[in-house]
Amino acid sequence: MAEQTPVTYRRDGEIAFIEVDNPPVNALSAAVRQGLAEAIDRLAQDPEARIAVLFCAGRTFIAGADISEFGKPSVPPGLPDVIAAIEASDKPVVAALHGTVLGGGLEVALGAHYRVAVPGTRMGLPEVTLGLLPGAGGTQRLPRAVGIEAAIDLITSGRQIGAKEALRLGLIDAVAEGTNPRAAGEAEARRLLDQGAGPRRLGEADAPAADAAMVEEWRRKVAKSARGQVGPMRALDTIVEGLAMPFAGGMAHERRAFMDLMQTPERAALIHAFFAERRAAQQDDLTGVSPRKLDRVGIIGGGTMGQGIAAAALTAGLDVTLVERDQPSAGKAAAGIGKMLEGAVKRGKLAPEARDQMLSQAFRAAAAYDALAEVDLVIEAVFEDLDVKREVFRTLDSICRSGAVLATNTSYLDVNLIAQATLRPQDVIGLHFFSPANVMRLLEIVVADCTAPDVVATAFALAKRMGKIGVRSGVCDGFIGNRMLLAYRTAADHMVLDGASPYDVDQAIVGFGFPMGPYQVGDLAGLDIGYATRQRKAPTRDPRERVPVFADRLVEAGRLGRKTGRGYYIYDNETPQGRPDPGMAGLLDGIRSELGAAPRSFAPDEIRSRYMAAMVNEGAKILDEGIATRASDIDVVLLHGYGFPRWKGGPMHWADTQGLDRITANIARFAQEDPYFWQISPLLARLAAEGGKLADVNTGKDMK
Ligand SMILES: C/C=C/C(=O)SCCNC(=O)CCNC(=O)[C@H](O)C(C)(C)COP(=O)(O)OP(=O)(O)OC[C@H]1O[C@@H](n2cnc3c(N)ncnc32)[C@H](O)[C@@H]1OP(=O)(O)O
Repeated sequence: MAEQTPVTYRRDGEIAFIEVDNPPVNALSAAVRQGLAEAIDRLAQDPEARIAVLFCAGRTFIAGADISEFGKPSVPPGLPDVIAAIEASDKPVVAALHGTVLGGGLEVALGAHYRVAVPGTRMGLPEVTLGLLPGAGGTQRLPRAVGIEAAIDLITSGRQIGAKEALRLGLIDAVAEGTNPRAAGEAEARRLLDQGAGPRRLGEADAPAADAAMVEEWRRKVAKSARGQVGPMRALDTIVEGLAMPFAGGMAHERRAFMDLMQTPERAALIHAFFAERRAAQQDDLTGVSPRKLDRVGIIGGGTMGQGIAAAALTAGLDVTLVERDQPSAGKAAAGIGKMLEGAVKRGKLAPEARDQMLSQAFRAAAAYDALAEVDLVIEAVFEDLDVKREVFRTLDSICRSGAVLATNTSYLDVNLIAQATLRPQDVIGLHFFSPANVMRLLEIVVADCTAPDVVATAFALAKRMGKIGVRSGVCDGFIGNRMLLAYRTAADHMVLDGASPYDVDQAIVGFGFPMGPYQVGDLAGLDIGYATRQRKAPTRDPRERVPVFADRLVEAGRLGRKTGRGYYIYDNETPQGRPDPGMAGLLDGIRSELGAAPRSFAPDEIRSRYMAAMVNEGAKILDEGIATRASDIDVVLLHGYGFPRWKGGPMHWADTQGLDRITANIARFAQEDPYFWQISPLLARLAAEGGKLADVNTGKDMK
């Protein structure tokens, strides 16, 4: 075998070592599949070899099929054939696992005869998260290893399990003591040689019998959690139907289902989301730019947001100093952070010792800005008021060391005006965290006019370190996410003014796949927030803008949403999740007649097309203005900050799949009623006319 192939075969005495080395995650590219097939051939022909150890170089065992090959013509050998060859080997094959053994990687391991994992190994079949099902024997071999119910659970959820749970379920034979997979595999191979063990093939094991009631129960669970996605239910059916057939029939059945799912828009959208999340960090203008030093973080403001940011920073291993206005407030914030970390301990995400160490050694809460003199990066999370924030930045300018990054967590204020309050605007950037900041993965990185490239690089490094997805945004009111939100929220409000009930709107939007509709979200967030923004903007409002009078009336009547038990919905002991208010129709009719509007009804499809058209149109404007670098960044913001259904890929991907000409035709129709709101994005109009796609637009920062 040539040296440069990603799979090598080496023998040491009686043991053959088959090593996969295909960075970064040893994905099963065509070359890896070919290399594995050749190595198994060589094992058969090597008279000295009595057993083989299959292991991987680098950070992980095979993490799955090569996703970038999906949707392209397939190159032989196919993965099921390679795995069949491993399983058919007359000499035992031991898979030695480390890192993240996922998808096709776990299927390779299930084709091997024995499995040993080093501590810390994670295993799973995440195909449903990509709109697929395991297509190389996972639905047929996994149940034969762990039983049908555990297999249904793992396959329909895509969840990963650790080595201990895998051992308990019977997925692996042993957890090794050391961390070196080659050594772990060798020890297991020697033990098997001593025992004179032969191959043990899951493909020859009896299929477990399916209990009809258990399957029915799972069907109900999956229907609920899948929320309209086809993959998880198809996976469940494929497991059960395949197990009722002989092994070869089950395998063929699985392959057909896999190929069917490969053709679905759901699969294309989910894989788009996977790559979009990773592409967001690529910034062409930052090539070769190193981030600044980032060990010590300061946070100003110990409210919910400041606490969440502090908890996330501590969990990322950063040293955190939080400043509040006085000692009692600082103490309250510290207690809140302790509670958040306790929650992470309870969820098994953080060891209690690590939590104690963070709080005692890496965290301090102070009541004076001087404590921030030596930090590397400060995040201001105080009250959302421009004058207040500018004052904070003036103070930071006088206190922080030279070269410190000064960040504001504003969600819509002008970061340029905040930067200008300092004598070092090049060090100022926006870091818009989403609440709860210790949970939500999105971070909008708002780059102001003077922000230095190494400050932007530092912000991306911070996002990575915190396990967040950083998305670059330019400065505009609301940045990417809240600007989009305002647009589609406004479209919804106009429908309510024109005759739709908030409940119709919410239902239609939940029907699209969002977890909640806009009025449910409003009640959750508190209706006073939008009210305050409308009051602030009222003096400069364009007279053509339609005001959601009903929203103002609710707030003026003390109905602020969940926190007051009433908003658009009524929340009480019987219906803590909220129920429609029977008085809402009367309230709305009264307002419509005051405004002289003739109410009409809106079908769910029309609600969705207006809501989505507003979202896509605003997204196209954001892209055209260069506020977002690329369409997929906008998708990532909506997926991770606003509940957009992942299996539809995000609004820009969705728009491309619908056809931009259809969307622009809708906008033109809506504009006949309200030309002020429905001003079409010139970019969208041009792309629709040319048959182009939003996905192909690049605003120039990333030319990859
Ligand atoms: C019939 C069989 C079907 C299947 O097997 S379906 C595939 C099943 N497997 C998966 O779904 C695994 C997907 N990958 C992951 O979940 C994560 O990745 C890992 C846990 C393996 C590693 O995570 P982290 O360490 O955070 O690295 P990172 O930034 O996610 O990935 C590093 C680079 O590796 C590329 N990559 C990861 N997995 C695959 C893959 N399966 N096929 C092709 N490329 C992959 C990424 O895009 C990225 O690349 P860039 O550095 O250029 O951004």
